Amino acid sequence: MPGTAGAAAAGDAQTPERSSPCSPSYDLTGKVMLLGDSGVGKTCFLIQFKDGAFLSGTFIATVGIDFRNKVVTVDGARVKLQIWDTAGQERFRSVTHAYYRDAQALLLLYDITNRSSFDNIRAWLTEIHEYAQRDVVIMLLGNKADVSSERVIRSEDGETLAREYGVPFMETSAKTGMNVELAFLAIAKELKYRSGCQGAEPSFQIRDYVESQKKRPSCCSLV
Ligand SMILES: Nc1nc2c(ncn2[C@@H]2O[C@H](COP(=O)(O)OP(=O)(O)OP(=O)(O)O)[C@@H](O)[C@H]2O)c(=O)[nH]1
Repeated sequence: MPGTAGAAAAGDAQTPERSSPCSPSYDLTGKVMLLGDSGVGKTCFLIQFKDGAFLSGTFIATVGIDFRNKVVTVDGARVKLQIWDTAGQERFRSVTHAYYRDAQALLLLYDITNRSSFDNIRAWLTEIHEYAQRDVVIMLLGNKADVSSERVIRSEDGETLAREYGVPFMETSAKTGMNVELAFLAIAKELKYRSGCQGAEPSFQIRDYVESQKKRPSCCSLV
């Protein structure tokens, strides 16, 4: 989905708000950024979450940055996620760096069929540590898990890298929707826990939550 360099483009036709925990119209708002190499599926991941649809066909690289809002309900609280879809192409990095510091959570994607997108994750994490808030929530996602015939990165390799950096990990598919909702719900739960808003679980651990939900049969709804 093409956006506009340095500006909030299509989005929801409104100016994104600064995050303010426990605001009146929502119990909580949080800013989430999608990061990763060009072509790993960030835009498709966001569209799948927002609209339940998959954009197939010609790949149109994002220009600059774009955003969408979606409200999710976790543990009885409405959490408004303001989700920023960044351009993976190198030439837009200086634009996207400016947005890192306001993000509460980062979803960092690689493509399980593309080795360089996985190899570049360390460089992405270095950038994150340079530009983002120190306590930003990070989740590593191995996308395009539906294309098993072209897999070049084993799931264990993703697990190992995530463990090294102490971040939750799962494989996802923006095409089938596998684990897409789970990724955002886990982030929403973590943001709620951190906000101290009423009703948050007293000792929520995002890595434990992701591991427990990954093991659940796909028939059963997320909790
Ligand atoms: N099979 C499959 N294809 C996917 C998946 N996610 C994305 N794609 C395809 O991968 C290509 C790139 O997807 P995008 O979502 O545009 O990638 P991006 O990361 O936003 O790319 P940039 O905007 O350049 O940063 C498109 O042709 C998509 O149809 C997935 O989970 N499975």
